[in-house]
Amino acid sequence: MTRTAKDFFAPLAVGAPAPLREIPARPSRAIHFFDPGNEKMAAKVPDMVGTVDVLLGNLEDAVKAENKEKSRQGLVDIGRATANLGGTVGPTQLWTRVNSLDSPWGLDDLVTLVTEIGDKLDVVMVPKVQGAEDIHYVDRLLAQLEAKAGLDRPILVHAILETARGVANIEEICAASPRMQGLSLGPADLAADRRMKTTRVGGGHPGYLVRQDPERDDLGVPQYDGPRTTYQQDLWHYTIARMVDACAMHGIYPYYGPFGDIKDTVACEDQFRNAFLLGCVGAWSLHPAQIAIANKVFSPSVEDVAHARRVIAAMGDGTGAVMIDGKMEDDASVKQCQVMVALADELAAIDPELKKQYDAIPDQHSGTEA
Ligand SMILES: CCC(=O)SCCNC(=O)CCNC(=O)[C@H](O)C(C)(C)COP(=O)(O)OP(=O)(O)OC[C@H]1O[C@@H](n2cnc3c(N)ncnc32)[C@H](O)[C@@H]1OP(=O)(O)O
Ligand SMILES: O=CC(=O)O
Ligand SMILES: [Mg+2]
Repeated sequence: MTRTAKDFFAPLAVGAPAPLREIPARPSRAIHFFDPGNEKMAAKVPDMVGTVDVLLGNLEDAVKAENKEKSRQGLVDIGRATANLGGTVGPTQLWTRVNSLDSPWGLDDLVTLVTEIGDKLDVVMVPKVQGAEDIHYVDRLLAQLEAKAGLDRPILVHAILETARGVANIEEICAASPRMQGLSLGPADLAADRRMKTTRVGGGHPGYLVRQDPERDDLGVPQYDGPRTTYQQDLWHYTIARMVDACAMHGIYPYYGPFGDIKDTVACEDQFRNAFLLGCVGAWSLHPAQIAIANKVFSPSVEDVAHARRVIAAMGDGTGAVMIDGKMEDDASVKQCQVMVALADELAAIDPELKKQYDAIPDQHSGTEA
């Protein structure tokens, strides 16, 4: 049975910090993955602080089995030595992706990281989550470790949606703990688990398409061999939309995951933008080149912010209907605009360049009451 409303927010261990009642909307446009055991990548981390919203020390897939301990220790060293990273000190959060709960490393990852750098760790990403039982396990263990380490704020939990069972159990995963911060789509493992027939890491597929109807001749006979335009579809639309609804319903945050074609920055931007438009707040960055793409896509454009502010100003108390540039705006569309402006304000607070751009938008108050 799940916990009752009475004890849902009670700490799960004596001496553990109280769970948060609300998950803070901290900017997390790019969750940048690095292998803490890779000297070249690790050396880049100090200079990345302040340029990216989240730095994530990845211990799971993409780290060779023989390097697991080295990567774990590398993250401890980075957490201890890097200024202004993680905790409440600066704009760049420190996350980790631990090994899966059924692996030989998952337990030691959690025990070591919380004990050694728990005060720096903001979020633990848990891969291959199948259901609420996985989150319950991590929830209790984190509480015990936090109490032992004397931490004064709870570490949050982020689940990767990368199994068919995980997708089927998505609502119970989101609701499993007040630590739940968000979900990411894991298209590579999810494709394998679902037996999808794509070998790509995220992104589209030229075979997943719809085709224009055939032209007809003068007698109305379809010309099946004639030229017909095809339109590539988004393989991930269903899962992302499902994830966005589940997260919104539970007050947590949805993210697009990895885009593996590092050189195809154009398609990466498109995939990230689809996710942004559907409601995601960020995406993973696997290579330094993807950080700027995520920062750009997951920040509202100056045009959108200008329009949103204009609608809000014209709508006064937010009720009724007005015409702006030939379009009707009302109580519902003003709420859409408030979402855009709230995000812009959050980002401007940590991104001076964006702040400059948003501050330069001239005040516009136009519109006519219907
Ligand atoms: C698919 C399911 C998943 O689980 S996705 C998440 C797991 N995968 C990952 O975390 C992959 C992380 N990224 C990487 O391993 C590398 O970026 C890959 C994709 C292998 C490309 O590396 P490489 O061939 O070295 O790229 P490059 O020559 O263009 O690198 C230029 C310099 O940048 C460095 N670099 C590379 N990636 C990162 C990174 N993620 N974070 C920090 N630094 C990175 C490289 O080491 C290289 O450094 P240097 O200039 O030679 O000193
Ligand atoms: O972990 C991510 C994935 O796509 O699998
Ligand atoms: Mg995966």
